[in-house]
Amino acid sequence: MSNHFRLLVKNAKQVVLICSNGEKYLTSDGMQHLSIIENGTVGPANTIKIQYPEACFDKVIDATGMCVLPGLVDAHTHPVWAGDRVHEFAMKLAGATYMDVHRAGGGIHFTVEHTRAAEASELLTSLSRRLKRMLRTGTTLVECKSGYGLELQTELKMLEVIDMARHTLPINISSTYCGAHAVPKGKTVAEATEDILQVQLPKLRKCMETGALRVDNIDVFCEKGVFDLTSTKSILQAGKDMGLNINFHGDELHPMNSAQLGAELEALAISHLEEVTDEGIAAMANAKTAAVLLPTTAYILRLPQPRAKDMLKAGVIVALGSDFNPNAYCCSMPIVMHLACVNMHMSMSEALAAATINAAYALGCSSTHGSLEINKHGDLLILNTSRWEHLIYQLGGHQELIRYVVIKGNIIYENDQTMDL
Ligand SMILES: N=CN[C@@H](CCC(=O)O)C(=O)O
Ligand SMILES: [Zn+2]
Repeated sequence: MSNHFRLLVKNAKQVVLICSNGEKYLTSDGMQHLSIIENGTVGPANTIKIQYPEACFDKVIDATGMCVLPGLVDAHTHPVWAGDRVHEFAMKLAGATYMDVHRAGGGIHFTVEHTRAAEASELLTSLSRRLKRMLRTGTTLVECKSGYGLELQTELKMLEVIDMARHTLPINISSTYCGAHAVPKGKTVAEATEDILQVQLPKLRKCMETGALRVDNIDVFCEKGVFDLTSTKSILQAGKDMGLNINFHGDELHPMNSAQLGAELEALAISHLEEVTDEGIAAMANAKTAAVLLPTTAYILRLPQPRAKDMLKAGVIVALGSDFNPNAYCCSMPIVMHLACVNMHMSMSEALAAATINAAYALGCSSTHGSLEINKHGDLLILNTSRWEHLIYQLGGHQELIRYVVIKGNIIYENDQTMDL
């Protein structure tokens, strides 16, 4: 065994492992009792000293008085786009609903127009800035969707930009094709579905086969007035046949039986679920389909909150995402966890499990990410505070609390402005 390691973090007040038996996800009670080592060195300090007396490390962090956590996982974002929608925020504050804005040609359509017109280089610059911002808030693995092209050329441009970011930035990325994010102007649902099945997916398959593109998941916005259940099913099934994980938007504004459909298709995850039914919850628990809950959406759009407690009680694998997009401009998983606790009544332990191991499960990555366990990536956060709960409790306080962000044992972000107030 090699004696040379990248990083030693020693003397931490708390090391939050999340789990320690190779669990792929946590449910119900498991989310209440996270695995935590007090006074540790990613393993109790004395044990490590005895086990590795000769080891040498490129870098040693003395974490006295600090907490170590796995890097956060953001299971749902739309970070590639041009043209912000601050004007629509004002409309919504004045009473317009999400669908009012969408039907009036704004919302996703506004972003599609600007994203189609943007150069790939411009999209990469703004994406990189957003991903770096996420990193500074503790996210080390993030799902990134296409979906502001709605035609082959722009969807590919977005996926290529995501791939470029994957190769140039340290943050881990799970990439999602979301060509069915809206029905493009001038097309019917049937025409849009046909274009995806006959034009976009076959080209995507070729790009994936030649290694020109890596795509991990397929997504559809299954919603009244967007993609109905039948078209959603055919698109998701076609994606699954190409080897993509199913991970889609469902039951957000209307009960669509998306949860039941996802369970039937063995989807890895379904996002939103503000309008999920009891039958949908039971089907997801049974199929081990993760529920990716997005507290920022319900907060900004003043929607009913997703029924996190009912899902947890039923044994659903509950995960969290920021839903970063021009409608919900939030990059911060600590803020997302805070909203999940206050608005969705989750405990802090449940929120942290949902933003680590379960979010990693929703992306098919929980054997490498989402907990501090042997043989995982070594993505972690070090907080300048003696109890990990401060990351959730101090609303918007993560800038002051996160001292280091580490990916694969390399320090990616170091913040000497931290203070434990
Ligand atoms: N609901 C659909 N998609 C996004 C919003 C995208 C947008 O408005 O640009 C969501 O997850 O909230
Ligand atoms: Zn979304």
